[in-house]
Amino acid sequence: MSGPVAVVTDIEGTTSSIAFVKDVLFPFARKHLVEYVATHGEEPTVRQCLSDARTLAGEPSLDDVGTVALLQRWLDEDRKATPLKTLQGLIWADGYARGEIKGHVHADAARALRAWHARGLRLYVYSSGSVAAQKLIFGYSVEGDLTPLFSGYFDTTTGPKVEAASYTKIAQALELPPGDILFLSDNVAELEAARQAGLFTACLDRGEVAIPPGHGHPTFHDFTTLDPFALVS
Ligand SMILES: CSCCC(=O)C(=O)COP(=O)(O)O
Ligand SMILES: [Mg+2]
Repeated sequence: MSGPVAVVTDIEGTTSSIAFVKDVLFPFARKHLVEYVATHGEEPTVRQCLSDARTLAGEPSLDDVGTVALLQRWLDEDRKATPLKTLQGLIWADGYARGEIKGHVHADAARALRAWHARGLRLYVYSSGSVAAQKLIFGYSVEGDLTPLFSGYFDTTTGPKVEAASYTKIAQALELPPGDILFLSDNVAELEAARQAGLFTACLDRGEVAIPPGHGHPTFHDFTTLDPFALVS
């Protein structure tokens, strides 16, 4: 093996602060959810989200008001449910476009992603946030438009981030052996799943939340000292 070909990165807690997601993005979606469904509720994507949420909850007869209440509950619980994530992305799009939200990306992450891209690494995102939401946070970021750096995006439609099969699917989509890929995350369960699928892993511990010790994944406080070429060989 001659080093990594691709880096797949998580967003919340890895490239971007947990506080931004919890204190800015989620409250913005919660504040605008009722109004958004009232004004866009007849659009096919929104109808599909409402219907998928009812199916997921096992409550097929819920009306729209009840479904919105369900989605609000899921939002408060930080449920990584695809219909909720899709709706959040649609709501955030308005906020980014109006300049009310700017995507948080750590300066060290932006700097490293630019350097790795320049060295020829293929960069991908795998986040519970929808692909649309991923493009927004990086497209309207405080570090500028970072989307030209990325070759592709994966969300929960590929599968849960804590299941090895999701990483196998990503490797297949990238047309790479898993051993050519480095996965970055702040979530040990995600790192375990990626390692089980044969990917290299690195844990980002930015000190925002307590990450249980002893997990065995190479750990970094930020991207400054994280060299994919030293980790994958
Ligand atoms: C795409 S930014 C919003 C992130 C989000 O909704 C979320 O649930 C965070 O999940 P991640 O997999 O990036 O930790
Ligand atoms: Mg994360």
